[in-house]
Amino acid sequence: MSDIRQQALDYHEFPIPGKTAVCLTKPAETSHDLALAYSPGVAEPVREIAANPDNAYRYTNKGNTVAVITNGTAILGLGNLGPLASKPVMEGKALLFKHFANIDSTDIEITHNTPEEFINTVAAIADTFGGINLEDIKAPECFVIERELIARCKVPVFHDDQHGTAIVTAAGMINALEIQGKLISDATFVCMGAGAAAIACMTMLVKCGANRANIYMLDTKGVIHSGRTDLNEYKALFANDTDKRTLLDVIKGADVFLGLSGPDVIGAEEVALMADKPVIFACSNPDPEIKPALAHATRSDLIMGTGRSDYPNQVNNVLCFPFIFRGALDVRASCINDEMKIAAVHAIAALAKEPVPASVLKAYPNVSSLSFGPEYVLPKPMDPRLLPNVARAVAQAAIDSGVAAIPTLPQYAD
Ligand SMILES: NC(=O)C1=CN([C@@H]2O[C@H](COP(=O)(O)OP(=O)(O)OC[C@H]3O[C@@H](n4cnc5c(N)ncnc54)[C@H](OP(=O)(O)O)[C@@H]3O)[C@@H](O)[C@H]2O)C=CC1
Ligand SMILES: CC(=O)C(=O)O
Ligand SMILES: [Mg+2]
Repeated sequence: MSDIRQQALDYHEFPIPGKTAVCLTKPAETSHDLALAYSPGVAEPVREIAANPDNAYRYTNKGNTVAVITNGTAILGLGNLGPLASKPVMEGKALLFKHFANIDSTDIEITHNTPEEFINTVAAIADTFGGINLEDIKAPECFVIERELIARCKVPVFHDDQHGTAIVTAAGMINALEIQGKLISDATFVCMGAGAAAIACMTMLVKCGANRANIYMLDTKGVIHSGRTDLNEYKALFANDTDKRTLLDVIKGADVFLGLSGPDVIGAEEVALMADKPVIFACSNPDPEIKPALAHATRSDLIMGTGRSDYPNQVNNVLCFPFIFRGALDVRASCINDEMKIAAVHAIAALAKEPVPASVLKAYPNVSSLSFGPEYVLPKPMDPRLLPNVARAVAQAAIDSGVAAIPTLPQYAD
């Protein structure tokens, strides 16, 4: 077993299995404490909530709780390994919610037969929580699941693999293209993968100025083009009117390779064919579409990012989901709309241009300095400014776009 494999297994097993637990926020030492926490005292908030459901935010943990919900059909880039196998990833998301944004989170792994069963299950429990974070649900089912749940739930529903990934990718791409001296409107994109993350990322990049005609998306059958008859409605949105069919065809002269597919799908031969000063975000987890060492050995003018914590430029939705939910919960937003997502893109991108605090460098013992440039296009997840900067921008966007029940910004400690 490799060192990291055994370390990871030990980390998850000891001293107690798993990564999260429940803690109490009120005393439960005396009979008086119990008379308040349980019978008879608990009847009072029950009556208040029955009279006005908004009182759940006042008397329960609802307002600071997000459910991380999956069916395990697209666990990272590992594929459909089922609900139970996805639990370590979902507990991991809960750890990140708590550590980075002090949001209490519970993971829920659902076994189901049809999308309707999944939707009905989540809709039936959604009111327990302040928000629903859908995770690792494969395309195309994820699109209808999210759409239906947004329509049926009173709390924000957000498919992290779509929108969290899209927000972080767009922030990193805007910065990387700026460093490479390229305009997003002129850049040619090759997107490997046409699932949840890929469709959402390219949709967001179009909203940020990318030209749809300059996008080549590929799935396991090759280039998505207008002559294909096997495309679902989501892939069809990116069907390019082209006679190019393979990665080799489309990578020639491309400015960007965005990988949201699986491991080792692009090699040195293709990287060498890209335009001068290319950007490669190989975001598949845990194994990227190309190893950074191979890409860097092929050419020296590229900007390279991966989804992982152990390379420069971590393009990963961890930079978004804790903070976008923080902002949404703080103003009790009814949804997470486009205005809030775009605000998050710009807040994350802007932070990469600020000097980096010493506390961030301390978390990366092998890195001596960090400043805006090819090896630092995005802030690090440990950056304590992500919380105030992103949450504030998101909360303000929620207020401005009329979806916030609380119309005032909270005080965020800078
Ligand atoms: N860094 C980050 O923050 C994130 C990274 N990701 C990564 O993105 C990847 C996809 O996740 P997600 O969108 O949720 O999953 P989906 O199951 O929704 O989509 C997977 C897509 O990848 C395509 N694909 C898989 N293998 C290959 C291959 N060898 N060549 C070409 N296309 C391939 C599939 O093609 P087809 O349609 O033909 O089946 C499908 O379109 C995963 O590796 C995941 O780790 C996802 C979210 C966040
Ligand atoms: C990071 C993440 O959510 C994924 O790879 O699925
Ligand atoms: Mg995921």
